[in-house]
Amino acid sequence: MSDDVILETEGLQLAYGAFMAVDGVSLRIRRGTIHAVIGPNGAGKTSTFHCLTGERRPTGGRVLFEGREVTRKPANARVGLGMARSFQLTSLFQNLSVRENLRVAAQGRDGARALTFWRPAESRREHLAVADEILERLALTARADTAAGDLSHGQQRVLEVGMALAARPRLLLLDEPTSGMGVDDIPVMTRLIGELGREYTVMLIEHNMSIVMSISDTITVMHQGKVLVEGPPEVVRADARVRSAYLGEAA
Ligand SMILES: Nc1ncnc2c1ncn2[C@@H]1O[C@H](COP(=O)(O)OP(=O)(O)OP(=O)(O)O)[C@@H](O)[C@H]1O
Repeated sequence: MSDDVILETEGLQLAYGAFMAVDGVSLRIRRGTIHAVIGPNGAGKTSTFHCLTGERRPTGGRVLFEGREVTRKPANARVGLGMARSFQLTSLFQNLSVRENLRVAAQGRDGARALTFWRPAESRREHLAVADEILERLALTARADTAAGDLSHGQQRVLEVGMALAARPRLLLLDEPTSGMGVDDIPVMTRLIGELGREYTVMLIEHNMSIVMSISDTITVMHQGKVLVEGPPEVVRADARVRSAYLGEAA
């Protein structure tokens, strides 16, 4: 695999019983790009995503991160290697401040080492420094001492992304980052993902087509468990097969 490719899947498969939700998907995500996976309902996007994060074990094929096979590695081991996914809303500590949420996430990155570390005060300072850096990145510094549960829904979604950044990943995996967001919050998240794309490699699943078209370098369109089309936004937008896959869904 060339250095240019940070994540690769080869013939990825995920079967639920006899049903193939992911049916031989080969992806190549280039370093330093924003790569979106889209497709009509039931196309297999979430199933693919879960095979990348380690939440599901593929029933066939391989997943390679920076050339290293991670197909059977559990989710936490993948985070340790540098691939982090955004947290789910339910994983935020609602009663803890925004800064504390990020500090705990930064501490989690150190894993068991954080618990046995012989310089607890120093490591706590390091984790707080990471938290403060991310707060700035997210434009949430003014809300640092607010309980996470008191943030607006949109800000909570932004914090979820921040929790993944606390793991200091090289690849950021985002599962529908704008789902459930109000129209006012969507531009904030879109801008954030666009900016993160300059520092990290971002792979996302996203339903909102205007976001996908505006920020992605590469788009993979899935349909019925397979890759239907892949390319830059203008190519995908113009492809008749993509239109008919979505129209089929509408029908
Ligand atoms: N745990 C499961 N058991 C059986 N079938 C499942 C399971 N999870 C998903 N499926 C099926 O696998 C197919 C792909 O689902 P998946 O959630 O990956 O699609 P998706 O592209 O993410 O869809 P959506 O856009 O609706 O979220 C669907 O037909 C779905 O019903």
